[in-house]
Amino acid sequence: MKIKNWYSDKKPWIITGPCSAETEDQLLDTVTQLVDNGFDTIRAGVWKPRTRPNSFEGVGEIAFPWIKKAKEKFPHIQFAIEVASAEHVELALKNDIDILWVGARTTVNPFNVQEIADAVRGVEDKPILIKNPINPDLALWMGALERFDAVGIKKLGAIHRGFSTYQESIYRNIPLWQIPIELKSNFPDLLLINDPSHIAGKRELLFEIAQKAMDLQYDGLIIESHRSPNEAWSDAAQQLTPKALKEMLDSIKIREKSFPNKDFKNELEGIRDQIDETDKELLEVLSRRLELVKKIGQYKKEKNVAIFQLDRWNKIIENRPVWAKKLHLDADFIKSIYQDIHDESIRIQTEIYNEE
Ligand SMILES: O=C(O)C(=O)C[C@]1(C(=O)O)C=C[C@@H](O)C=C1
Repeated sequence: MKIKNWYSDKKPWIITGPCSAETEDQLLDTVTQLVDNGFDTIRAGVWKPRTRPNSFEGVGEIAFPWIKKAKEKFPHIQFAIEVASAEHVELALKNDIDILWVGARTTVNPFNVQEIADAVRGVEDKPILIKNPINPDLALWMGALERFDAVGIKKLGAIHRGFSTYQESIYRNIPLWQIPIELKSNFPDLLLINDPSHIAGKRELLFEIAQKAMDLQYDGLIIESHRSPNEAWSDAAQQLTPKALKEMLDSIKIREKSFPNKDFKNELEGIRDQIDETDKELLEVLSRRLELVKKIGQYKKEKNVAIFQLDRWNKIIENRPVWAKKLHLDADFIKSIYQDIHDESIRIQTEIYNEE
């Protein structure tokens, strides 16, 4: 499948607005402030999938006349809402919503995704954005995109909103940046948007996440904004006023997507050659280590000694990070590499032990 790039604007695409449409006044006032601050693509939740049944689940259809009023007041703006069923799609299209997105709780379920894809079949002019599934499963995310591609959607995009976790984390949803990076390697032309609000869960982290997304060449950001964030009916801690949002975005550095000149390209290629050489050395050293693991494995097998050696492993995992620190390497990074290496040693030795 070849998903095409349809977004040609050089600037990052900013989609912003309240987590939820709450009242006509709240929506119109927030949109007016957003337009005053230069924003033109507005998001607003109409239906909200919530974890617990007694949370605010969105105002529903009554939001459509409010959205219509906002668009009459500011004819240049576009509206994006979340859809989670064929019925939502039908209502959104009937009410001239410009952009649809599929939420993280929907992307996990191929039945729901297919139902929505069938409902938008033939819709050529509207962008459809697919949030990552709540669980870190790249195949599910790709599968959802493929379903929309298969029904002929031309303006497809992906939204990276982070992943649910049991691990303790500073994030509401851990970003796991390697997953959207892998998505981009599979679909290089896919429009990729970052959702700092749902990754962060709190205002203080928004800047750092948005900047990282720009450094990783995302095409845009979807960020929640509310006229009075602390009074928001949902996601109060992660929303910003339109003015604060503009200030934050003004302080973000937007990186060049392409190489500015030949000297720069030469310099980059020179360093990349050195990285290639260093990687060859790294792999040679790794291969030497794994040969020793095979040797010790053969020996332990002959002497009928167990593969896993707790004392030795404890020593390794204790002192490698200490050695690493002396070389100014991050201790946690090195620890996780050694955990992977040890897993591989066990795998190799298990193979040896299973040989006749
Ligand atoms: O020291 C050993 O006994 C090994 O087999 C080597 C090794 C390693 O990878 O360093 C692998 C498995 C053991 O649990 C401990 C260490």
